[in-house]
Amino acid sequence: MLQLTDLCARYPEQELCFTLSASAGEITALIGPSGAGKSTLLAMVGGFAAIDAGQLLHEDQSLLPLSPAHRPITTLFQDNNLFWHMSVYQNIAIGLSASLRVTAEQEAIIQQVARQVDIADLLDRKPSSLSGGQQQRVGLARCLARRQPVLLLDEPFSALDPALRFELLDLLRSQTNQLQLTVLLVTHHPDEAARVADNIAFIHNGRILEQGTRELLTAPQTRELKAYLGRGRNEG
Ligand SMILES: Nc1ncnc2c1ncn2[C@@H]1O[C@H](COP(=O)(O)OP(=O)(O)OP(=O)(O)O)[C@@H](O)[C@H]1O
Repeated sequence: MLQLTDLCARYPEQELCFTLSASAGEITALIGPSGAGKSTLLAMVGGFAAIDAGQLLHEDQSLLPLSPAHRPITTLFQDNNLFWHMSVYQNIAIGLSASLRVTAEQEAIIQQVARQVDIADLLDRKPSSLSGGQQQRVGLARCLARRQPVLLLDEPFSALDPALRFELLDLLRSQTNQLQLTVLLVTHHPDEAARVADNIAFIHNGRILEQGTRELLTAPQTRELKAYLGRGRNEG
């Protein structure tokens, strides 16, 4: 279980504070308007944003004293951080070993993950020769190979067309179940949340204003979520 309790970051313009629980095997989608604080929430969990107050626990251990590299977390961004001069294989291996020297066990993990995300026949290629969807598969493979229990995703598939987005989301869903990952997924697309999320948190002005199951999208309670979803006053 990943637990944020009044986890706050104070900036001159805005204070952001979040209380949220996420379980293994679950995808929690973070939705909300631009500037609401979705990416900052991920940065606070990942250790890339200073924390001013509150608690952050994973399996009852505080993550706050740990540097990003020592947290049980891996992050995938929209621009996947692939190295263009390296092969796909090396791009996955670098998630496990900065020197690219991998153990036999790590080698087996790389091969297994490559099969799972369907890039086993691309391992010798350079990312520049791959499609956007294939590149995001490589980024996801690198994250999965690290075998960290918490996966943070910041709009990872937004640049892809809808069919590809859904294909990769379905892959994320199956890997989340199989590896019992705890996933926080930032998305600008409520339809992505509707497709894969177990829980949805609607973030507004640095706070979680509503959270719940996918029903949140069909029966929004607050004026702000209704406005975000484009529901007119007469549509409920
Ligand atoms: N390093 C920082 N310095 C100052 N303010 C910051 C910093 N990081 C975040 N903020 C504040 O947090 C707010 C939320 O930003 P954030 O990028 O998390 O929003 P977002 O919901 O991810 O937006 P978008 O959907 O556009 O990516 C910003 O508007 C800003 O006020």
